This record gives sequence, structure tokens and C-alpha cells, in this order.
Amino acid sequence: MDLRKKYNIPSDAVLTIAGTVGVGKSTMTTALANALGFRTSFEKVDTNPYLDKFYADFERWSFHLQIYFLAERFKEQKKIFEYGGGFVQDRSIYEDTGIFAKMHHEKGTMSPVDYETYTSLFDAMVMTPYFPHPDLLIYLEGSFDDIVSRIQKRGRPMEQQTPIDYWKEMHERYENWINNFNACPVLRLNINEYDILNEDHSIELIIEKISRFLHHSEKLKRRTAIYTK
Ligand SMILES: Nc1ncnc2c1ncn2[C@@H]1O[C@H](COP(=O)(O)OP(=O)(O)O)[C@@H](O)[C@H]1O
Ligand SMILES: Nc1ncnc2c1ncn2[C@H]1C[C@H](O)[C@@H](COP(=O)(O)O)O1
Repeated sequence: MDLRKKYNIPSDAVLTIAGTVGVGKSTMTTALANALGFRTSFEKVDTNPYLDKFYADFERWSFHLQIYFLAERFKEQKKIFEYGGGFVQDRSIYEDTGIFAKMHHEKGTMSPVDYETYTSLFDAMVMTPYFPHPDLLIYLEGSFDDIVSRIQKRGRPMEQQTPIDYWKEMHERYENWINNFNACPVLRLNINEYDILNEDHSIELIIEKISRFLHHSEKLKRRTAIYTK
């Protein structure tokens, strides 16, 4: 069954999946893209030349890693644009600056000069009218304990060796960040409300929600356009 057509999801839509490390973004990206017949855009983890070094020494490598992620995400953005949409993206570019760079700067593991250089590059590249924002950001949220047990279960050594306080701080920062995020429409999904790994019907329920949400935001946009004419 073509769920994209059934729920009237535009074939050029761009959906981005956001949420803290281990919450289930990659799993959701794959499941949604399969169900909708969309392409995927994943972040590079296994082939990332800085990630292990970064976890071993935040101070030394945080700037390098941010620049690497920014370049990779920008290339992915270009690819999405060239295909004309129809993508599910694993993690939004907004989290790089709003969560990671900010957190390392505020913890003192990214120097003020590096942070300034990074944010000015980010703003010049991303926060411009020329950068297409996603149609929808799907924010995955869950309890800290559930998320930490997913990080442990997945078993990336550098994440397992990272002190639990790091994940705790990130979890808290994500809550504040999403409550103030307004670059594009947001659909929040609690990880206890679905189980895409074990229940076949789960993904259709999520697509139904996405459809209602997209069409509702379309209506709001049209109404705002009429009022501002
Ligand atoms: N719905 C789910 N139920 C149970 N476990 C899940 C679910 N989604 C993801 N996981 C597991 O949680 C871990 C982290 O998921 P992943 O998709 O890699 O997270 P992220 O991309 O957000 O870091 C993986 O071991 C994955 O199999
Ligand atoms: N911008 C980033 N800065 C630091 N670390 C980052 C950034 N983006 C992703 N990461 C890390 C976090 C995880 O260890 C891996 C992959 O993230 P995941 O949420 O599991 O997809 O990269």
C-alpha cells in the first residue's frame, strides 16, 4: 500500500528527525523513508574522522568536529535540493549549533574564538532566506533512563565510555531547545507512544499524524497569507 498517497504527503516533502543521541532518529528515518518511498539523508558516524578523537578529548577536537558536521550537513542539504525533496533526514542542522556547539562552548570545551568563528559560518550558511528549511521537524522525546539504556544497548564504545552527566546535560538542553525552536513546524513524538521495531501498524499511525500536521500547517500558512495581503 502506498502510504504516501493514502495520506496525501507531498512527494517533495522534506522531513527532518531531531532528538538527543540514542533516542531513535536513525531507526525512525529508515522506517519512515521506507514507508513513504522517500530517500534518506544520514549523518556520518562510522566514517567520521573526528568522532572518536572528539570523545577522547573534547577541548582539542570540538571545533574540528563541528566544522566537519557542518560541511557534511550542508552537502546533504545540497543533495536534497538537487533531488527536489522527497527526503527523510537523520538529525537537523539546527541541533549542531543549538545543542552541540553551544553546550561545548558553555562547558568551556570550545574556546570563545572557535565558537564565534563557527557560529558566524553557520549563520552565513544556514540562517539566510536562501537556505530551505524542512517542511516538518519530527522531535523524538523520551525519559532520560530509556534513552541511556538505548545508548548502552546500541554499544558505540566512545558513547558508552562518556560520563552519564554528559547525556543528562544534553537531555535537559534538548528540552529547552525544542521549547524555543521556531525555524519550521514541529511535531513531537514520545518514544513510549509507538514501537516501530515490533508493531507493524506503528509507522502508519505516525504517517497519519504527519499528514494531519502538514495539512494543518498548510492551512495556517494560507490563512496568514490572506490576512497579510
Ligand atoms: N522504537 C524502538 N524501540 C526499541 N528500541 C529502539 C527503537 N528505536 C530505536 N531503538 C534502539 O535504540 C538504539 C538507538 O537508536 P538509533 O536509531 O540509533 O538512535 P539515534 O539515531 O537517535 O542515535 C538502537 O539500538 C535502536 O535499535
Ligand atoms: N554537532 C555535533 N557535535 C558533536 N557531536 C555530534 C554532533 N552531531 C552528532 N554528534 C555525535 C553524537 C553521537 O555520538 C553521534 C551520532 O549521533 P546520533 O544522535 O546517534 O545520530 O555523533
